[in-house]
Amino acid sequence: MNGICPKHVDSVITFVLGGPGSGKGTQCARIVETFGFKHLSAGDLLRKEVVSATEYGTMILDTIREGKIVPSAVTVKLILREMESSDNHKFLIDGFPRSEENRIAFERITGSEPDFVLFFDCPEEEMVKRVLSRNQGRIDDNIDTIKKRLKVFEALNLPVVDHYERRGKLHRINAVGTEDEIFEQVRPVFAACEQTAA
Ligand SMILES: Nc1ncnc2c1ncn2[C@@H]1O[C@H](COP(=O)(O)OP(=O)(O)OP(=O)(O)O)[C@@H](O)[C@H]1O
Ligand SMILES: Nc1ccn([C@@H]2O[C@H](COP(=O)(O)O)[C@@H](O)[C@H]2O)c(=O)n1
Ligand SMILES: [Mg+2]
Repeated sequence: MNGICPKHVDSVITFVLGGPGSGKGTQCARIVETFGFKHLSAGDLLRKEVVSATEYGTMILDTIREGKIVPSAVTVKLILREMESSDNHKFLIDGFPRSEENRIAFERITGSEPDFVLFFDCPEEEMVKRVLSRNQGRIDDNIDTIKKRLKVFEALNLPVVDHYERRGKLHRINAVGTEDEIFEQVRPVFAACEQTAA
């Protein structure tokens, strides 16, 4: 039970965490395909705001270029807008919360916590290699910004990972291996969730 909005009181909410290039988006696509979740990537929602040149567009672009974190009020608003307009009730929220500030803002605004949290645990050199060969034209996929993102990840995102580990909600996935091998670690987490719901 959560307090997102009346339509979503019984939603399943999963946060998907991991450093830049750890494979969050790739595995989310597999989870959508197999388990029918709605995928909400916080980074994609922010990039959409930049392209649509909304009131926050310039600030978001500058923040992404520096590998920093956009103020939580903006990001939570974008996530909630997507949730409220969706008829799905199972959500994968990818790349959020990126900081304790993100986490606390989500909990305060929605009055809810995730049902469970995936953490893709990947060595730095593998993350750098993957990001540099991603080739999707992202302005933050360059070595200078990657170094900044890795520092931000360690300083601000790892405390969130620790928080959910203490709460017993964290599923730590070894993110090294083929996409198939990694999905075989992810699959049982969602299969168990389906059984609980049945
Ligand atoms: N298991 C894997 N082995 C090798 N390459 C992978 C693997 N999983 C994903 N990749 C590739 O690594 C790159 C980064 O993956 P992805 O975009 O899923 O990461 P991400 O965690 O969403 O990154 P970001 O936080 O920067 O959005 C992509 O080019 C993807 O194809
Ligand atoms: N909760 C978030 C998520 C992302 N950002 C910013 O977007 C950049 C790209 O995010 P990806 O998940 O697509 O890697 C990220 O480096 C941040 O600048 C954010 O501010 N808050
Ligand atoms: Mg991604």
